[in-house]
Amino acid sequence: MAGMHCIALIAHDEKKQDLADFARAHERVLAGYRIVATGTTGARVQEACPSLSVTRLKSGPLGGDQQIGAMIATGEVDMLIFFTDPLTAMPHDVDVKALMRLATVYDIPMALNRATAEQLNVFSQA
Ligand SMILES: O=C(CO)COP(=O)(O)O
Repeated sequence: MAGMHCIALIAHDEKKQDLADFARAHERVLAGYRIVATGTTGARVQEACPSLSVTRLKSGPLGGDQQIGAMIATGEVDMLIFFTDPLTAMPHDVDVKALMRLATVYDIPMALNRATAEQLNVFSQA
């Protein structure tokens, strides 16, 4: 996709396996982008996809969501893949909401589950 350079990957704990599976399935596509991730998610993705170079930020509850939000605001992140857990209360829920808000403000593609991520054209083309 034109103008796409950097994809942010994040998953809540109950969804980290889903995201690791997604990343493995699309490792060759992801290799064409700069990949940034929150701390624990980044470790899981790096482990699942040794060929990728994953930039790991802070863990979500320690500010990682806000770091990615800031990168959206400065134009450094062009797409957000964020597999959220809607069944668990999070101490940093306000940070999660703030990140989703900025992705909407800056009108970047944002997939909150795997079904949506698979529909994004960068991932749906063979
Ligand atoms: O909490 C998160 C997003 O809200 C993700 O953080 P981790 O990847 O460090 O678990």
